[in-house]
Amino acid sequence: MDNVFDYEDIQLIPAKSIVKSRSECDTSIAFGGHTFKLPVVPANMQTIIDEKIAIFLAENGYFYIMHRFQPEKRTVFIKEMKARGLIASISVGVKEGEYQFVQDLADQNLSPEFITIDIAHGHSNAVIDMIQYIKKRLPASFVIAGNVGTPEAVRELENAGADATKVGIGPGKVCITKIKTGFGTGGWQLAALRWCAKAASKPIIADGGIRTHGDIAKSVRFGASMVMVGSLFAGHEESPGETVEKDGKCFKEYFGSASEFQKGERKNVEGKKMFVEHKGSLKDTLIEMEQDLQSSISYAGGNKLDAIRHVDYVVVKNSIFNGDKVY
Ligand SMILES: NC(=O)C1=CN([C@@H]2O[C@H](COP(=O)(O)OP(=O)(O)OC[C@H]3O[C@@H](n4cnc5c(N)ncnc54)[C@H](OP(=O)(O)O)[C@@H]3O)[C@@H](O)[C@H]2O)C=CC1
Ligand SMILES: Nc1nc2c(ncn2[C@@H]2O[C@H](COP(=O)(O)O)[C@@H](O)[C@H]2O)c(=O)[nH]1
Repeated sequence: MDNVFDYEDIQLIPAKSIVKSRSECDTSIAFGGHTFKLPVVPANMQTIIDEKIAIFLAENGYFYIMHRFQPEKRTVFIKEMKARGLIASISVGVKEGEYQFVQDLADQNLSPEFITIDIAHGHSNAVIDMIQYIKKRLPASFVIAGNVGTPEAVRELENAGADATKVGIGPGKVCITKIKTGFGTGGWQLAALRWCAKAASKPIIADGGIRTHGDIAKSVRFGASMVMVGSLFAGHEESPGETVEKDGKCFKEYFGSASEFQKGERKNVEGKKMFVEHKGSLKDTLIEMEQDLQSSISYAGGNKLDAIRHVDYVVVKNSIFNGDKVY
């Protein structure tokens, strides 16, 4: 694998605009048999999404994936979403109890529209077995499997029956996998996405490393159908967790799903905790994201998201703006 690069190393090249206003540009995406307003999904992490946010997102046409860290609440959650006529989208792991959970859903004829298998190292027989188990018992559910970082992994999970794969090992803001293990796509996530997308025959979710709204457009350019975003969604009024005040400023916690704060113990820790400055309402961020993506589409010379997929780009190593802060 040569020519590696990451989000801050790439700039997309503008093409002649065909719209009179950016508001004409359509950011929607068809994914898993449904159409969503944005090709963006908040990370399935406990400090990013809860039931209330899931309902808000589903009611307003956004994709969501509920996390798996309160397993006992999942069946009630699915029932509640279905009772409201909303999409049910949950996560599972691969440990013993998860098989019984899937069987219980099948026994109750309770099929979530989306099931995400959420594991650090998704290129494994554990994930392949779970894909096959779900597909047999809940064939109507759209199965997302991850996380992976190679074309071989994408192909293997697709062949096992996954309907989409999630790419990104270690590029996350609260991720310490690279430091702790020496492995992953941290630092070259965008190149890894391109590598994987070329091998994929089904949709790909780019997961981790998104630091600006422009990175969403870059992910789409390099093959993502959907982009999973953690830190940019952390710290909102609606975000789960306490608001803490420090030196007159408000912050919210954002911790990794493999951190000791999530696990409750210091074993196989691959995540950390940080405090994110309070950002206002999630609704406003989603609107800004949509406007920025509309602008991206207009720079791509089109009026639909697909226009971005074909634009030229340049590699600008060590670019002036280096990624972490917009303001
Ligand atoms: N995207 C990313 O870069 C990463 C994301 N995470 C997130 O953290 C959460 C916890 O993940 P995870 O630890 O997988 O979940 P679990 O704790 O549920 O572990 C899943 C299973 O996979 C095994 N396992 C875990 N890591 C490996 C590995 N490297 N090789 C082989 N087997 C492994 C575990 O066994 P055992 O524990 O005994 O090894 C366990 O049986 C998830 O939400 C995940 O998405 C975590 C790290 C990286
Ligand atoms: N290596 C780890 N990765 C983690 C952990 N918890 C979550 N994640 C991944 O990060 C992304 C979000 O990335 P961001 O850059 O948008 O903040 C998330 O979707 C997971 O894939 C963890 O503890 N360790």
